[in-house]
Amino acid sequence: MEELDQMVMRMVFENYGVEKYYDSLTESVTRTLGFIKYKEPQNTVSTCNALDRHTDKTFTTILHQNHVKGLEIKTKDDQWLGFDYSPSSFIFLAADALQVWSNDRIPSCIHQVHISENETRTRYSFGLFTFYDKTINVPEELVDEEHPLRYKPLNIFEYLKANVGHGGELSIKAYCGI
Ligand SMILES: O=C(O)CCC(=O)C(=O)O
Ligand SMILES: [Fe+2]
Repeated sequence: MEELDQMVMRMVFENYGVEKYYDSLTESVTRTLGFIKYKEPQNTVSTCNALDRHTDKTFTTILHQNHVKGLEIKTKDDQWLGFDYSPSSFIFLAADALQVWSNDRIPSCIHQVHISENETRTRYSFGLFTFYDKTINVPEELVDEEHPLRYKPLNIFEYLKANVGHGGELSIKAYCGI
């Protein structure tokens, strides 16, 4: 999963012609692995929002799960799109710090977990959450007339700390948007 993250991020940096910044930004990285067990399904509720809509406060997130689907992604036209994992697939999510780095070119993915009323099995999922330790600055190449600078430099751990005081509801725009 780590290699997948590195490969995708290298492609993103190359795509924007700023690969020269890749090594210095990513040289110090914190990755956490999460194994998530959802509540046992209860027949008393018709449908259950198992994880409320949110964006991840990481740079990127890679998720994997099998057996019990439920992940939904919000599209640009405000539709919720169910994501049906195959047991061998992973989903790569752009998160808040990547939105900052890209100066809003890559929006942080809004997602939630919604488990079907007919589901009787317990849902488990597995995630790789990636944070870069260095302060994240928008590359100057990604700032132009059409895309004026939209964020102040971001230290992702300070953002996480600030969120603790806001019950996790502090958005990246509110935290470091210009
Ligand atoms: O379980 C999932 O598929 C999503 C988990 C998730 O969004 C998260 O841990 O931030
Ligand atoms: Fe998430």
